[in-house]
Amino acid sequence: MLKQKLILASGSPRRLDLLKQIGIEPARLMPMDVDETPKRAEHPRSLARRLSGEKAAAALGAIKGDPAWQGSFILAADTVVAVGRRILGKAEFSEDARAALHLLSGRSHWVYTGVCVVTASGQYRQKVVETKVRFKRLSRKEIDTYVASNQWQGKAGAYGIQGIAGVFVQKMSGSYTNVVGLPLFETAQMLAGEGFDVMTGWLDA
Ligand SMILES: Cc1cn([C@H]2C[C@H](O)[C@@H](COP(=O)(O)OP(=O)(O)OP(=O)(O)O)O2)c(=O)[nH]c1=O
Repeated sequence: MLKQKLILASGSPRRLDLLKQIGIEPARLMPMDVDETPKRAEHPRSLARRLSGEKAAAALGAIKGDPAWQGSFILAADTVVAVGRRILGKAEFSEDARAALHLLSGRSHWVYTGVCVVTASGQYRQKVVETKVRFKRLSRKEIDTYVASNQWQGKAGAYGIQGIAGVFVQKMSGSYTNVVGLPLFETAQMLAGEGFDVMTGWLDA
């Protein structure tokens, strides 16, 4: 048995918190700056898969040749919010956030999180998890208050279910942690499938 090193290829504080919640303390955090622009007619699910893979590949490239990190696991994820096939990226300005919230109001949308694990032997494992979320109809006042809270900043779809926007959610089908940025059940399954004991951080070698 070896103590396993996990590199989290992410700068998302949510992803780190979720991992810590299940007892995984990454040995290293490597936020990877990849271009998140969707390709023409790219499905949101494909985008989440592609970007999580690109983040993991970028981290693998960055540690290549560094013996200290050889044989580490790499974990990356990407969360995409979409109304139908329309992708709602991270809002840059409050006006973008307002427009996104208008679109989400009184409707269902999908949240896709792509998870990519690179195993100690350099194999890629990928999965996309989907959650359907229905927002209640939002009043102008609710949208104004939410936009003023700035909780939309840096979040796909311009909201964070773990904050005030939790009260907008009338119904949800699927994984909650998937919406926050890392589906814990599926991530633990992927790691366990590669011999990474999620409960102890030890690797069956
Ligand atoms: C929908 C939703 C998204 N989010 C967050 C999770 C992610 O941090 C972010 C989606 O953007 P991502 O591009 O997936 O991640 P990131 O840029 O924050 O971090 P990194 O690429 O370094 O891993 O939105 C919430 O925190 N709550 C929510 O309800």
